[in-house]
Amino acid sequence: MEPKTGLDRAKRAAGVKAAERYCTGGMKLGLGSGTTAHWFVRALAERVRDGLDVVGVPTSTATRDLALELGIPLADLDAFPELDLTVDGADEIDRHGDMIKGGGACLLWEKIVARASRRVVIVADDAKIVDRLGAFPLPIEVLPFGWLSCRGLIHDLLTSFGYDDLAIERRTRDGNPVITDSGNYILDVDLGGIGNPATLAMQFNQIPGVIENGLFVGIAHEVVVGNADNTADVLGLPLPQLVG
Ligand SMILES: O=C[C@H](O)[C@H](O)[C@H](O)COP(=O)(O)O
Repeated sequence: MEPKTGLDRAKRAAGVKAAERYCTGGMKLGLGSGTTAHWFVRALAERVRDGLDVVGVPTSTATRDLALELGIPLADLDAFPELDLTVDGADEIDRHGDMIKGGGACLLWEKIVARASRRVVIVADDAKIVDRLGAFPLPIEVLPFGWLSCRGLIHDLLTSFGYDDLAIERRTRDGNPVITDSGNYILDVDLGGIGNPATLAMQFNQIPGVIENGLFVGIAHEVVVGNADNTADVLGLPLPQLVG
């Protein structure tokens, strides 16, 4: 598969760089989800075909299917509860490495796999890097049972923090609720800007019915930013100001 646009080339460059730089024989690897992480999975598969001996733990059924098709050996997280490394994408990442994830509804498995990993590398194009999180609507995964009550409690929490937006249930083009890999719904919350991601993340998860939220705080260790000219830059945290 070849990238079609400059943005695709940037995403591929990030994925290729991460596969080349971080993956070594014997590793247990968390395989992220989304278009950028899938370029990493394709690049990793090439290295596996060349003899690299790794085992992948996918963060979504979509990534599992792609990795299976490409011949990457897979395992459940329960077979390897501690992983060496996870490479994943992000919807937004700030200079501290805090992120919004879940644009593809994969946040729950992604957060579990990332937390099980000794190192987390994020692959992204530079449009994902922001000064302040929150322009991208924050995905929250909720249990279908009583989800309207849960949405009301989310609204109350947001109001108490000075936000006034109601969470919107994510739907497919057919108008049906989006169902996650764990059988839950996604609510997208348009916050505009998030002042204290760590506090908000903890508060969301106190609400009955909230399974997980898309704020990933203190999880990333490094960021690989791809460019349209097929190069990629490896950036430690905090990210340099010039990127923001
Ligand atoms: O649920 C999806 C994941 O969090 C993705 O990693 C995130 O949405 C970024 O995806 P993409 O690389 O396609 O922008």
